[in-house]
Amino acid sequence: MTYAVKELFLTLQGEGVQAGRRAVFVRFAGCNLWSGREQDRATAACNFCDTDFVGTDGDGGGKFADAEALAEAVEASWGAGREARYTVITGGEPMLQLDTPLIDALHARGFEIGVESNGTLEAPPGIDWLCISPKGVNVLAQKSGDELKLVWPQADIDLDILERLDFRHFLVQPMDCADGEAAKTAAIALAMARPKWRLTLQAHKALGLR
Ligand SMILES: C[S@@+](CC[C@H](N)C(=O)[O-])C[C@H]1O[C@@H](n2cnc3c(N)ncnc32)[C@H](O)[C@@H]1O
Ligand SMILES: Nc1nc2[nH]cc(C(=O)O)c2c(=O)[nH]1
Ligand code: SF4
Ligand SMILES: [Mg+2]
Repeated sequence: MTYAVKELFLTLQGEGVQAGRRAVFVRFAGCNLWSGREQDRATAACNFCDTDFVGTDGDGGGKFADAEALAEAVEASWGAGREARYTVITGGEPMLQLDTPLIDALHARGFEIGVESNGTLEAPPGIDWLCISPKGVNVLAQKSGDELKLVWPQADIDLDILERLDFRHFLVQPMDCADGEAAKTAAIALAMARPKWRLTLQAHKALGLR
């Protein structure tokens, strides 16, 4: 199939347990919880998104004819070395496009694959590091993974239910929003009240990375 990619870039993973790791980010276009248009934000199923995922016009973005073409672009962005190759597939919502041919093509080039998803769509097999980030009332179809990363504060979240899901790590990430200081305070309070949760910060934003 063809893949619509907003942008593709080399950076350090800024969030979660893999923070600090060199990674090629593939940001797929489109999301099932928001159109990406500001005029729809207030009524969207996810309304705090910090990302432009509309279209294919970003750096390194475009329409890729097949899995080989996209994996080739990921490899070109990484460069020659084969050590610790890592790619993070995000979006938008990556589960709308990520499929077995792409996973296989990336693995064939020696990449470990991380994925950032809202969890409303089931993940295909073969992902090496799966991060699920729940969004309010939207029902989770994917209830297991490596890390559950909760942006906080958020309405309509039941922490007791989330804590029973099958994840190795439970992370709380302050919401980047108008009152960011209040969000940090709330996230710290959650981690202090519930030791199962660890605070994670968006390091790339603090460091001026993409
Ligand atoms: C832009 S989303 C794309 C992947 C997927 N759609 C998702 O929501 O998980 C990437 C990550 O950024 C987080 N995120 C989005 N908006 C944020 C914000 N305003 N503050 C903090 N994290 C945010 C998401 O929860 C997710 O973990
Ligand atoms: N450096 C960096 N790390 C990230 N981790 C998750 C991101 C995302 O937007 O999915 C992201 C991002 O956009 N940049
Ligand atoms: S689900 Fe992810 S990509 Fe979609 S609007 Fe929410 S944060 Fe943004
Ligand atoms: Mg981001």
